[in-house]
Amino acid sequence: MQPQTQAANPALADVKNILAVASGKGGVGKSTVSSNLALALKKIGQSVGLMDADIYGPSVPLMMGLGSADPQTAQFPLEKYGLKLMSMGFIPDATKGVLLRGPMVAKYVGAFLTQIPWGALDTLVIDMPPGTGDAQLTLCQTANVRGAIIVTTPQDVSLIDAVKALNMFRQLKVPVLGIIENMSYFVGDDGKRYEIFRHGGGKKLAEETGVEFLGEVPIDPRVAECGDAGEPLVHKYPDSPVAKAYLELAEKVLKAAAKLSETSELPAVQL
Ligand SMILES: Nc1ncnc2c1ncn2[C@@H]1O[C@H](COP(=O)(O)OP(=O)(O)OP(=O)(O)O)[C@@H](O)[C@H]1O
Repeated sequence: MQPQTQAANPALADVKNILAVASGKGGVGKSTVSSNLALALKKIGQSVGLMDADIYGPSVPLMMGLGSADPQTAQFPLEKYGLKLMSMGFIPDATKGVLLRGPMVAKYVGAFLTQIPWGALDTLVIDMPPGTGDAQLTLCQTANVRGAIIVTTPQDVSLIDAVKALNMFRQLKVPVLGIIENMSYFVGDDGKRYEIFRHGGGKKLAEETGVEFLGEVPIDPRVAECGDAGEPLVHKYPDSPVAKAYLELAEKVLKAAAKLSETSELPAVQL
């Protein structure tokens, strides 16, 4: 299958930038980063959509405080906090107790990209499923992804999988805009910085792989609290240090996207 141009796909014809947020490893905060980054981009003036491509384990409905919608009456994409949103979790009973084969997952991802009227958007953030498989391939073949953002935590176990994700995008000729290190450190009540999961892994990985280090997001219990309560931290606590970190990330991501780094030309890396 040849990659479609956005113009050839009416659903994405007016979407300027598609950014894929990926991790390789599950549980590093990819969906949290996708949601808060989308809100931070909105805060700095962009019109933004967020597509949850995690068909098996959609997180966006919980994080955005939305349940399933009646497909007969609902207008997809749904809207909340000024974002356009689509997720498998909005479709009633779609994944409950169902074993989905790879081609079905790819079919849903393809449908989200070609049948959901996204309208005019500056940026569509795609929360990629963990791993490197069918869904990721379909996504990069169906949409012109402007760039990928890799989320990692500082530990080796996460960094190794981040390299796999990075290599996958390079093989698919999708430029990697940069690496975000999530859960980098924790600031205690004593004001001291505690590096719970080691120090500087994301930055070192960025240096070794020749991609930009976009920044770090600290651990803050309110991140998880807000995610579970359906109101992401950037919306609920806009003046918090974590929200400020996301605003800086959003600016950097836009600059990197505008610069269109040449990283897709680099060879795959071995670590
Ligand atoms: N910076 C942070 N500080 C505190 N908690 C965080 C932070 N980032 C993420 N979390 C929490 O970590 C958990 C995992 O995050 P999330 O679901 O976003 O990960 P994920 O990589 O998308 O996982 P999966 O791929 O399995 O869906 C969530 O409970 C989330 O609230």
